Amino acid sequence: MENFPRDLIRNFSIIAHIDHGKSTLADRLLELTGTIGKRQKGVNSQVLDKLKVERERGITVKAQTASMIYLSEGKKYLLNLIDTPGHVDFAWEVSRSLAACQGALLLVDATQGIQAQSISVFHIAKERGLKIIPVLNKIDLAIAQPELVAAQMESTFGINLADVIPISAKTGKGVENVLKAIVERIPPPVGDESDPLKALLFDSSYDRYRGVISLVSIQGGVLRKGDRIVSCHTRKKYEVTELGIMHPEEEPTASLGPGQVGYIACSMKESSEAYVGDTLHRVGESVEPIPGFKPVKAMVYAGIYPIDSNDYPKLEESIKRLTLTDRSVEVSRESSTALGQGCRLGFLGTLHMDVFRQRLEDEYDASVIITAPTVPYKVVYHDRTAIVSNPTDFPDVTDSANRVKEIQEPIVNASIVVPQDYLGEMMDLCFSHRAENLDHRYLDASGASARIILTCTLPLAEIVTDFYDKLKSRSSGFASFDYEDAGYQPSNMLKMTFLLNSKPVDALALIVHRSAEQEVGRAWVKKLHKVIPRQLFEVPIQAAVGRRIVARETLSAMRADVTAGLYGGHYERKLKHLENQKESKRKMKRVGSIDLPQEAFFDILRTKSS
Ligand SMILES: Nc1nc2c(ncn2[C@@H]2O[C@H](COP(=O)(O)OP(=O)(O)OP(=O)(O)O)[C@@H](O)[C@H]2O)c(=O)[nH]1
Repeated sequence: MENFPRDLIRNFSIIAHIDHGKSTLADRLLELTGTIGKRQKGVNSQVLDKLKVERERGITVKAQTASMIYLSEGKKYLLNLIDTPGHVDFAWEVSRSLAACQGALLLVDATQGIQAQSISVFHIAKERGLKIIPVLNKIDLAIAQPELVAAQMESTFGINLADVIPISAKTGKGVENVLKAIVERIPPPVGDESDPLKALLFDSSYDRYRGVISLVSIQGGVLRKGDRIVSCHTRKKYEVTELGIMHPEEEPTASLGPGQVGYIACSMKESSEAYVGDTLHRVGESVEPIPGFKPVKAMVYAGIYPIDSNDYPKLEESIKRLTLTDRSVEVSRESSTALGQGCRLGFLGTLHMDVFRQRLEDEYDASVIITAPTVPYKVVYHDRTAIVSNPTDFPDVTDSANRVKEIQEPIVNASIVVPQDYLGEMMDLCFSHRAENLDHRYLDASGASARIILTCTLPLAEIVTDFYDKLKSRSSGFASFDYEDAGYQPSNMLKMTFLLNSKPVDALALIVHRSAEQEVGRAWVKKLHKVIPRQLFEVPIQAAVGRRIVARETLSAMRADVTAGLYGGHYERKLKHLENQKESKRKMKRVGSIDLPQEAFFDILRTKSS
C-alpha cells in the first residue's frame, strides 16, 4: 500500500448539493473496488456517514476519508476518496478537504437539477484548480430529466455535454465509468520522495486511547513511523507513533509517500492542537507552509443551560468531551441571574448548533435549553472596536456616554435556486428580511418549469432563526439556499431590554434592527404577559430601547385569596401544603420583586428571536 508510485495515485472528492447521492455513490465506489463487501438488500447504512445524528438526519457532518485499489488496464491505482460534508455551515470543511485533492466529482441529481449548493461547491472546487468530472445521478428514476439537467450543467458550469457521466448510484449503473474517468481525467498529485516532508493536516478526530488522530495529505517527502515532526502553526513537536491509510477503516502502514492521504497518531493530546489547514514538517528541516490556512470562525452564538441547575458540572463535562470531537465549537462560561450557570457556545451556523445539541442529548443524555441564536456584532467606539455576541454585553447606543460611533453586523451573499413560479414569493421573503442588491437570472433556457437563481445580500442575523423554514414552506419545498460570508456592514442595531415592575431582566435582552423595534417589542411583551404568573400586585411589563419604552402590557393583580384553603382541616394537610409551597419557591427565580417560575423563562427563551 505504502509503495504506490505517485503517478498511480488519484485524490478526489465528491461534491454535491445535499441529498443528491454523495454517500450512496461513495458506498458504490468502495463496493466496486472491493474495499467493502456488498451491502445486503434493504440495509441502507452508509459506511461514510458514521455519527448517529448524521444517519438520522441523512446528512454528512464530518468529513470521512477512504482509500481503495482499482485495477485498470493491468495497472493498479490507489484512489483516495475524501468525503465532504453537504451543508452550508460546513463550507469550510468542504474547502479544506478539497485542498487535499486534484479532482472532484460534481454530482447532480437528475430529478432535481442544479441546486444552490451545487453552484457554491463548484466554485470552491474551481477556485482550487481541481479537475471537475460532472456526474448525473438517479437516472433510474422515471421522473429524471437527464437531458435537461445536463444542458443546465453545460450552461451554468461551462462544461462539455460529452463529459457528463449519467449514473444511478443506487443500482450501480454507470458507476464503472466514474472510476475510469477518475483515472483518466484527474491528474496524479505532485511531490517527490526526495523533497523535505510536507504534510497538510485537513481533518482530525479524537480517540480516547491514542489522543488526536489527524488526517493528512502528503504533499512532499515521506512520513515514517517514529519521525519527529513539528507544526508550522504552533511550533509544537511530536513523534509519530502510528500511521496508515483508511481502507475504509484504519490500516497501519510503515510510511506514507508523496501524494498519499492517511491518518497519523502523534502524541497530540488536545484536539485544539490539531489546526485544520496546518502544515507539518520534519524537525530540523524548514519548509514553506501550505497557503490558505485560516482558523474557523463561529458565526452563531447561543447560551446553553441545564434544565436542572444542579446538572451544570455534568453538562460542562459533556460539552468538553463533545468538543474534543468537534473543534469548531467555541466554548466559554456564562451565568445569568435567571438561568444560573451555563455555557456560551459559538457555532458555524444553525444546523451546526442543532447537530451539537442533538449529539449532546443522544450521547450524554443531557436535558438542556439553548437560548435564541445571536450573531457577532462589531461595536465601533471612538477609540476601539469590540466584537459582541451576547445581548447582555451590547451597549445602549442611544446613550452618548457610551461613545459608540457605529454598529456593524455580519452579512452574507445568499443565493436561492427556485422554479420561476415562486420568484415573487422569494423576493417578498428576502425583502422582509432586509435583503439588498437583489438580482436574478434563469438557469434553464426557458419553459414553464424554468428555474431561477436569485442572489442578494442578507444580514446573517436574519437567516439564523426561521428563514430556512420559511423559504422551504413558501416555495413548497422547491427552493434551495446557500450563503457565504460577505464581511460586515454598518447597521442600525439596538439593544432592547425588558422591564418587569420597572426592573430590567438581563437574560431577556435582545438585539434588534431599528425598523423592527415596535413589532418585536410588542410581540414580546404580549408573550411575557402570557407566561408570567399573576402576582399579588399589578406588574407593568415593558420593552425599552435605552430609556424609551416601545411597548407595554400590564399584568393585573391576583384577586383570589390563596390562603383560604388553609383554614381548618388536618395538621398534616397544612404541613404538606407548606412543603409544596417551599418546593415551588425553590423553583422560582426572583427577578426584581417578581417571582418567576424557571419554566416561564425557558418558554420565553426557547422561542425568542433576536
Ligand atoms: N433512486 C435513486 N435514489 C438514490 C440514488 N442515489 C442516491 N439515492 C437516494 O437519495 C437519498 C440521498 O442520498 P445520499 O447518498 O444520502 O445523499 P448525500 O448527498 O450523501 O446526502 P448528504 O450526505 O446529506 O449530503 C437516499 O435516500 C438515497 O438512497 C440513485 O441513483 N437513485
